[in-house]
Amino acid sequence: MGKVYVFDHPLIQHKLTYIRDKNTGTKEFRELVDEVATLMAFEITRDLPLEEVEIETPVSKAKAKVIAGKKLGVIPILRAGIGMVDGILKLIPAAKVGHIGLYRDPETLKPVEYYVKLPSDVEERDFIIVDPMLATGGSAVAAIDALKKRGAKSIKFMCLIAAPEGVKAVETAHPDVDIYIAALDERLNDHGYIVPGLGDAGDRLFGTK
Ligand SMILES: O=P(O)(O)OC[C@H]1O[C@H](OP(=O)(O)OP(=O)(O)O)[C@H](O)[C@@H]1O
Ligand SMILES: O=c1cc[nH]c(=O)[nH]1
Ligand SMILES: [Mg+2]
Repeated sequence: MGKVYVFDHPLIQHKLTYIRDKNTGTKEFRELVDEVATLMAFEITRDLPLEEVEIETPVSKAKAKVIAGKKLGVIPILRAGIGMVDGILKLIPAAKVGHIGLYRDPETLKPVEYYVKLPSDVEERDFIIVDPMLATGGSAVAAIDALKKRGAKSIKFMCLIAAPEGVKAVETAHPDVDIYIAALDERLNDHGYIVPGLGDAGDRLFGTK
């Protein structure tokens, strides 16, 4: 079974409160999502392997550590996942970015795939799929399916807010995928929205309501 990590760092929780608030406008919402994505990237990269190199400081030679040439890929689920990409790339600028386009049919709540573009060396990369919301889990499961179908072997899923239903769906369909979240909320409402959640992440990021 995959592990579920809830990032309860005070800065993440503080910023998430303002992301949730309905009085937060598009500009501030976008900035806060970007900042939380950076903070979550800091936590999610905790286990990256290091290697030793030799450098010279102004004072002496030194053995020091650098990240050991890991090939990373960041995959936003369109649209709302785009809001988390730049925040992650601030810390991991060498990561390649792929895109998986999915929208959730408002009637059936099932994901509909409309676009997939990935880095060419899929088998060799460690991927982080990002999307602010894990609701029914349909979109996350479909995105992981799409990535595995093309050869991906190592996948993490990172989101801001998850519902228990979504966590369960990913755990059941993809027990090899660890899930990283900023908050685990109570439930879904009749329209498949997370309660209390933050509303429609895509609309709030891009001002399309
Ligand atoms: O877990 P699920 O029930 O599948 O719901 C979560 C999905 O819904 C939202 O996307 P949406 O379909 O609104 O598309 P958008 O990002 O283009 O607005 C969200 O960004 C997730 O991708
Ligand atoms: O609460 C939710 C559920 C799905 N998609 C969103 O943007 N918000
Ligand atoms: Mg949306």
